[in-house]
Amino acid sequence: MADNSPVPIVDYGSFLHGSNEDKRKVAAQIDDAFRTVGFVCLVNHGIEQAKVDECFEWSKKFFALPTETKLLAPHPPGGAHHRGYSGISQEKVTQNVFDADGIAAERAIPDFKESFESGNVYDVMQPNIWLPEEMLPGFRGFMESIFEDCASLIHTILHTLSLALNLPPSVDLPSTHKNSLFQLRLLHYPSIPLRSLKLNEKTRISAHSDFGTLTLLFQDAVGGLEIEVLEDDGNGGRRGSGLFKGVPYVEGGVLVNVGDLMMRWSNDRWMSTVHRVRAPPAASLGNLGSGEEDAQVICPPRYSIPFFATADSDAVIECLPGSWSLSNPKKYESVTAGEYVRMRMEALYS
Ligand SMILES: O=C(O)CCC(=O)C(=O)O
Ligand SMILES: [Fe+2]
Repeated sequence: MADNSPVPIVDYGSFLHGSNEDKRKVAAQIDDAFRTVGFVCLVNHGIEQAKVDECFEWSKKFFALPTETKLLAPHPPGGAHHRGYSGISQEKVTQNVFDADGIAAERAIPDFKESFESGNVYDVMQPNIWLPEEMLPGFRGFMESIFEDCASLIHTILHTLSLALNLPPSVDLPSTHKNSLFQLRLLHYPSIPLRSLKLNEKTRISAHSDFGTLTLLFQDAVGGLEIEVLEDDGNGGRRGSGLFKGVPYVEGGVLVNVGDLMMRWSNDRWMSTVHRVRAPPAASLGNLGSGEEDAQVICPPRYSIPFFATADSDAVIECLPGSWSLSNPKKYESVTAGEYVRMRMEALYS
């Protein structure tokens, strides 16, 4: 673990290129990270850094376009079709809140961000929404290509997790994600006075957990991502402690975190940890971020690229073998991934 990071760093190269014994070791490290932290940082994950850097460059070019242009690829209203551009403060993540009052309360502090979502080119339920090609030539082709790289990494990580639990071929995790109905999100948090973030007038992204199975998260060096530290729940499990810690940028690293559906699937073995984006740490603000000077300090913009994976909608989410026993019985009824995700998506927009 890096000295100042709550997230363990794992060399995934030894899963990709190592012996069977190396693979088992990496599987055990990721299993341990998912049990204790809910996040892991993979280095040597196989996606070229140059390609990740290029994705950030495209993201910057996209968000730098005039608003009228970005709105040529508008995110449709409602939560059922999650593609295209959402302007600042249009989307608000919710944390396990399904009732209308709860959602309204969560929306009181606006998220100061804009986003662009794209998905699998074969997804007929949620077709992509692109700008006319001449507005940003090459953008679409690049996003379609990096989608493939991220989807393939997700499948490989699912193999690793199957190995961690010694799953029988009948419940092999990659085969439950064979349609790769995933979502690539470009996020831009514009520059903002530090004071506004510190006073909670605005936030970058409020505390939430992700609702699918796994998320990849590429972040830039600006910082500000924080995860909730987990503690023992006294029953052999873990729970959120209410305390948050910053997750520093790791050159060449991709964060991987567990979503709610995977937590349920694993009978709470792997934890879907609450996270948020707040003010960047003082160090990345040139140590100006304190006291009197707060009013003057402007936080630099942050760009991040989450990639959300979920299971095929007909996949039956039934506590995985190895995640329950007589002394640790199943906590959840089985549900299809489709039923579960639909309920969560609908809470996002209304
Ligand atoms: O910007 C970030 O690093 C966090 C993004 C995130 O958590 C999300 O979009 O679900
Ligand atoms: Fe998230």
